[in-house]
Amino acid sequence: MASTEEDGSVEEKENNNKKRTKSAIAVAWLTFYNIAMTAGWLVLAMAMIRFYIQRGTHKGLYKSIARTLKFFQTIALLEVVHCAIGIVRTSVIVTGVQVCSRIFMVWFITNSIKQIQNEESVILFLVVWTVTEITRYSFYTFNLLNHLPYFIKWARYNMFIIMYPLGVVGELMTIYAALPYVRKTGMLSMRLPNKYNVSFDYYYFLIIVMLSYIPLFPQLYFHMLRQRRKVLLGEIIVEKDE
Ligand SMILES: CCCCCCCCCCCCC/C=C/C(=O)SCCNC(=O)CCNC(=O)[C@H](O)C(C)(C)COP(=O)(O)OP(=O)(O)OC[C@H]1O[C@@H](n2cnc3c(N)ncnc32)[C@H](O)[C@@H]1OP(=O)(O)O
Repeated sequence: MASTEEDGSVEEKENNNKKRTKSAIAVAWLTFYNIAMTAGWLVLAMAMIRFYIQRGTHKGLYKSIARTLKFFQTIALLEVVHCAIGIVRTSVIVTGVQVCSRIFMVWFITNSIKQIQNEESVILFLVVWTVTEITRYSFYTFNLLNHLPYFIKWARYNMFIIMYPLGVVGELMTIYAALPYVRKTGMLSMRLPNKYNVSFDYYYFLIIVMLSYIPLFPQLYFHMLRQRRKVLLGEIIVEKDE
């Protein structure tokens, strides 16, 4: 009897130790990840500012930062993994939509269509993303280190009120600017007849993507408003299973 109780408590202790080790590893990884991402977006900010000061124009800016942007934005796919494996308490769907829409903008719009890279709207979403991500990743970093300055917390949960719509305007205007080129060249499209007997029109796909902002963006925005109420005003919010 005594030995069973002892075994039980040893097993319990081992489980607790495992949990502690797992969460310590998770915290260490997230701290490293968030520091690296803050640094990455700071490098992008510096590169953009330097480019503009030296050239006095935004033309050519995207090309000059494209590699760094693609690298750090693509790495952000890890955030979906973080949610999926449960080391971050956020919805996989909300994070997935956010990250995938950004990756789509970078790889399938701005990177694929050189003719639109100098549009002002590209600079708009780049600046908005950069400011947002420096704030967001530094918020997570300081939070994990238990030394969160109030102004970073305030910025994280207030700036998005303006930044989110501005980012969406930049993204939608960029996709809109791409439409004539996509229609003219038929890029990434498959017309019938072909050996797979499949038809895909990238032009109409882009229109569907633009329309999908109408139901999806409010969900992301209201999610952030709920987070804001929870973190800044201390409201207890019961989330539905997402
Ligand atoms: C095939 C193509 C498909 C295209 C589809 C198109 C449709 C798209 C429509 C919508 C398009 C949107 C376009 C977006 C543009 C922009 O980004 S514009 C710039 C402005 N953007 C923002 O302000 C971004 C706001 N969004 C976010 O912050 C996130 O992406 C989020 C997922 C939407 C919300 O974040 P969330 O994680 O839920 O909230 P938090 O309060 O920050 O965190 C919750 C808890 O999770 C912890 N956490 C999260 N991440 C980390 C991390 N990296 N490290 C450590 N901890 C993390 C966080 O601390 C919280 O924990 P608790 O404190 O314990 O609650």
